[in-house]
Formats: sequence, C-alpha cells, structure tokens
Amino acid sequence: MTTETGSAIEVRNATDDDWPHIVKLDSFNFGGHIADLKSGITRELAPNDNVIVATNGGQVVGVTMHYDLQITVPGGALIDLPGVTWVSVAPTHRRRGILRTLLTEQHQRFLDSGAPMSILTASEGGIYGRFGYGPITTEFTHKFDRRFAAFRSTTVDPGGVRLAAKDEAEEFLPPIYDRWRRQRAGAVGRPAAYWRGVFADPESERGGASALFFLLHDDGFVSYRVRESAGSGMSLEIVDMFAVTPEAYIALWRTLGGLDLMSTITVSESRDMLLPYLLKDPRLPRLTGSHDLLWARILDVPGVLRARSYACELDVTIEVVDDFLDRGGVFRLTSRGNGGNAQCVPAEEPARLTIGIGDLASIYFGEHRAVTLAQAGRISAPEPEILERFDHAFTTSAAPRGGMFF
Ligand SMILES: CC(=O)SCCNC(=O)CCNC(=O)[C@H](O)C(C)(C)COP(=O)(O)OP(=O)(O)OC[C@H]1O[C@@H](n2cnc3c(N)ncnc32)[C@H](O)[C@@H]1OP(=O)(O)O
Repeated sequence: MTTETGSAIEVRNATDDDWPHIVKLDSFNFGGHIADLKSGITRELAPNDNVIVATNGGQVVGVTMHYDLQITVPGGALIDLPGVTWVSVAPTHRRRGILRTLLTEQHQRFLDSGAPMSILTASEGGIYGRFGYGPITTEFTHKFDRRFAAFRSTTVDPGGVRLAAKDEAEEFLPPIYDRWRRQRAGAVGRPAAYWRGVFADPESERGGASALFFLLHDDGFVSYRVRESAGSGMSLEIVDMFAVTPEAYIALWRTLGGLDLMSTITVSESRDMLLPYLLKDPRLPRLTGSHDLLWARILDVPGVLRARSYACELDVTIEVVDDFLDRGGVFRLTSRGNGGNAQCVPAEEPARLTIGIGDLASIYFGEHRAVTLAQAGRISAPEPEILERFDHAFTTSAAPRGGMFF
C-alpha cells in the first residue's frame, strides 16, 4: 500500500532493531512511558515472529503482535490461541488503512497456522467489531464501605486464610490461578513471564497506591493495594481475587472483612458475584462500573462450535456471516446436550438462523444471549422456537471470566 503522499508502506516481521521504535510508538499511543521491565516481558511473550510492523520510509508507523495463549471454553475444553496485543498506528499516519492492512496480514497468518480463534482486550469498543470480534467477558466493579459489611448467619466461616509475603505468593498463586482458570469458561492461562510482571510490582503500575498485599488460602487468593487519602482513611483495592471453591471465596471475604482500618473496598468480578449473597445488606456492594475484558474472533467455525458443550439438545442449521475473513457459511450444529459431544459440519440445506461471526463469539462463552441479540436485530431467526432452543443451548451455569488483561 502507499500513503497519501505516495510513499510505500511496507509490512514485515519485526527485528530486534525495531523494538525501541515499537516501544516508543506504543508509549505515545497509550499515553504512558513503557518501562524496560514491561517491554522485556512483552518481548518474551511475543518473539519477533509474532510481531508485524508497518514501516514508512524506514520508520515504524504501525505494529501488531500476539502472545501464544490458552482459553477455557464452556464444558472445560482448552483451546490454544493467539492473543492480539500492542496494536498501534502512529498519530502521524492515522486513518489510511494501516491497521486494516496489519490485521489482515496477521489474521491470514493465524488462519495459515490453523488457530481456531483469536482474542484481545480492546482499547475502544468501536474498533474490532468490523474485524469479526465480539466481547465475551465483562467485569463488574463494585465498591462498598467495609465498616457496614455484616455477614448473614447463613454465611459460614471456614477459616484457612494466611497473610502471605511475596515469596510465598510467588510459589502458590500461579498454581491456584491455573486450577481456577481450567474450570471457568473464558479464562486465559497466565504465562510464567506474565506472572513475573505481576510479582515485580513496579511502582509505575501502582497508580499511587501501596505495593501488593496477598491473602492466601489452599484454594484461592486475593492480591490488593491500599490507598491512603486525606480525610477518608485507607481504602483497599483488590487487584486479583480467584477462588477454586466457594469455601475459599467466603474465607477470603471473611478475612477482608476483618481488616478493621480499611474503609472502602473496591473489587471487580463477573456477573454472578457471590458477595451480595453473603451479606445482611445485599445492596451494600454498589456497582460503580462495568467493562468488557476479552473479545474473541472465531477463525474455525465448525471446530470451535464442536469444542464446547451445550445446555440442551440442539439440531439447527445456521448461517454465519464473516465480512472480514470470509470464514462464514452454512453449518449444521447438533448436540445431545448435557456435556455430550457436539457435531458441526458445513450444510447444504437452508439456514434457520443467521448470525454475524462476532456475535457468535459473544454468545459462545455464555456472557451474551442470542435472544437479546435477536431483539437488537443482529440475529435473524423467523421461527421463535428455533431461536429459543438455540439461546438456551448456549447458556452456561457460571458467567465467563477472562482472568488476564494483556
Ligand atoms: C488489542 C489492542 O492492542 S487494542 C489497542 C488499539 N490501539 C490503540 O487504541 C492506540 C491508539 N490508536 C491507534 O493506534 C489507531 O488509531 C488504531 C490502531 C486504533 C487505528 O489505526 P488506523 O491505521 O488509523 O486504522 P485504519 O485506518 O486501518 O482503520 C481501519 C478501520 O477501523 C476504523 N477505526 C480506526 N480507528 C478507530 C477507532 N478508534 N474507533 C472506531 N473505528 C476506528 C476505521 O474507520 C476503519 O474502518 P473501515 O475500514 O471499516 O472503513
């Protein structure tokens, strides 16, 4: 491609020499100076073969890269997949199609490698739908005054929580997280290099709050920061909270509730957060915001649809529309429900339901509902009973949760 001034844009793999320019580009675009620690970890997670740059006159003006990750799908199957990240185009070269060129090249490589799906965390909600991505997990942020939090008599007090120093946290958090993410749809495995960044806990990532504190249970953990503000005392900001069992979750909240000198607690969780059900006043944790965490793009429709389990029996022919990569088509999806193996094959017969490939990703993990998308005019299914069964089949008992921002 060429720029408006006629000079050529070259798209190629990154080299070691490109990295200082990539770091500079992303620092400007994301509005923060990227520390050596973070760029070092990024380079480890994204070797040069995973990094595509766009250059103009020898200067890096655009970049996209991916980490090799793994996600859990409903039913517990694990899918290896690329996680797109550090996407950036120079403000001097915007809206000339450089992002589209980079993503076209990158996703063609994903297809060539046989990747069934790709994921990302989006800086803005308006960018990635056109590339076939849909949001798949949501984080709900709640805030409450710990001093008014009283547990119900039905809330057990299992104990078993210890106050952990960093070296203990380094040993125990990654395996507990790994057990958690294998049982939660939408959860992404955290590579060792990612954990190194967590425990390095550089001051630049603390936003003016304390270094991390850790509470540890055999089946769960919390990491949090404390922020002191004049007049309102100390507030506690939970960074990570993952529990493999409800007992561990409750034990951790019992301990957090016992931190007498903390005033407010802020926490982000999935839609099915248990905390309000533990408290005498369920209204206390007030929703202060929500945001999508992960977005997914399906690359192999039948492969991905076969990989998950479904809530009920299903036999439906669907049309999937993919304007970006042309991976759609008509497919027959059958499942006996109850975790049984699903089948999905290209079909000749007319489709009973039509859905965009990004919306298919959104309902796939159970966060968004087919009925809602149909009401919004994004799914066409003229026969109500077909839509109803399709919707029910994709529901999941637990809300999906991403677990990793990248
Ligand atoms: C996974 C991640 O890393 S998320 C991080 C994404 N990066 C950032 O937010 C950093 C700051 N922003 C940027 O670097 C750039 O503005 C980018 C990467 C978002 C866009 O780069 P550009 O080269 O200007 O995009 P390009 O010209 O190829 O546009 C491609 C399409 O996306 C659209 N688009 C581009 N930016 C945006 C935006 N911010 N919001 C909505 N649509 C957008 C364009 O209109 C165009 O649409 P069309 O092809 O359907 O007509």
